[in-house]
Amino acid sequence: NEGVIDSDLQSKTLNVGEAKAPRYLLYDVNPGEGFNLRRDVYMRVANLVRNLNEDAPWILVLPPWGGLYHWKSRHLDQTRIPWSTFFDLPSLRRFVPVIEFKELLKLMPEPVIDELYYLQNYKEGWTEFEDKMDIRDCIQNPYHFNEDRGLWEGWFFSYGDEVGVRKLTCVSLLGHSALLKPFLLHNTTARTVMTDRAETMLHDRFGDKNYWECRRSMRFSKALRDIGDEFRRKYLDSTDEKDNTVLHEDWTQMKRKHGEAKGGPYVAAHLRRADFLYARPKDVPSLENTAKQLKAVLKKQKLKTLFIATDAPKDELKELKDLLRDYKVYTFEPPKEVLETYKDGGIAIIDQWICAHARYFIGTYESTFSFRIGDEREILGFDPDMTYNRVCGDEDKECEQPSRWTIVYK
Ligand SMILES: C[C@@H]1O[C@H](OP(=O)(O)OP(=O)(O)OC[C@H]2O[C@@H](n3cnc4c(=O)[nH]c(N)nc43)[C@H](O)[C@@H]2O)[C@@H](O)[C@H](O)[C@@H]1O
Repeated sequence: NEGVIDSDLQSKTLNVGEAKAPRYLLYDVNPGEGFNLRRDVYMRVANLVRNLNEDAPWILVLPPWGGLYHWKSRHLDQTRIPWSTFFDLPSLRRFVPVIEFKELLKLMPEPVIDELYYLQNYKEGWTEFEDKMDIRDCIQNPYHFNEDRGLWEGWFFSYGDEVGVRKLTCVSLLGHSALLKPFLLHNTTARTVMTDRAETMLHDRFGDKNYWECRRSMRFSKALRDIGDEFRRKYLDSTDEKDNTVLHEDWTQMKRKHGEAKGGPYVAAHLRRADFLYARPKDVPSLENTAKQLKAVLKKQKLKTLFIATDAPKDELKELKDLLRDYKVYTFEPPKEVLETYKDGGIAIIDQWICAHARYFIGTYESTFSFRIGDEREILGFDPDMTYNRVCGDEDKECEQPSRWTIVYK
């Protein structure tokens, strides 16, 4: 499961249509974006590749993780991380054919990507929304042409010293990922095609059956789930059997009704702070106010145990724990070897996994980290009242609660 195309998948892909050789779609995202926003972009691209496969065999190339702004453990090398460190590849493949970038490099005669489409907005902006895309001059792009190599060079997931691209084109895009399908099928015959700034494309249909199938396929790796489960068992008196959150091995076979999952006897809070204090100051409460809101929730839920996932610095967390000293408050502090193996990205996933199994969850306004916990809980079958909650900013006591993106199976 280490990202190799299994022979089964390969033959399946090759047998589509007239046994054409598969083509490969690579993508990258705006460098400043965080992990969970990138997961959302994966879903847009995965749906595009699924769509492409209705007509021709395409394989999605998983962009190695690395260089993320929020990954603060600078003593670790956090580049070239394969998707299999974080996600279960067989589960992803039940939705769409995928391979790791490293595997693609092994398959390519030379480390050269044929074509790169750098997605951008329309320079003149837009007044009325309509789906459109046009080849345009580049407004700006981070790639540069190396005359000696005759190739465009760039970051390429930190493989920039080895990898290049033959042809670069800028494309102004307004609209959904499906727009790219006819273009990729009819306007290019390249074997390896990359789109950069893939976040420019929108979800084809946000929240529909396809969206949820793709989301369900994004299972975390078993190793990370196991670490989270062990923590739940040891400190939070929480097991899947007791909490009614047993995971079916194959996500396509799993279908839960709202309210079936009970969750462990703890409240979980995701408190996004760090850059959110500047990015969304009105929506991030002070520590005193946060503690007050959490106490009210614990009282209402008649629970004494709180799990906190947060990116707050240590001193803030200590202050918060002091304010909540009448309760049992837990945070996941990774042992050294867990941090070294799974890095900051893995620790964040363990935090999310533990939050996903709580009786009651409360998150942070407009954080994709909180959103992804919400949909994990939809998959497990929690009552939406126990999921779609957020802490309110200091000036906004009765703040609007998160939209309920409830799961859809058909
Ligand atoms: C301001 C914007 O915020 C958006 O973040 P937002 O949606 O919250 O969520 P993410 O896209 O996941 O980015 C936030 C990152 O911060 C770390 N982080 C945040 N909360 C926690 C936590 O509770 N536990 C752990 N272990 N780590 C946490 C983690 O690396 C996570 O991926 C970004 O995607 C945008 O690029 C931009 O920075």
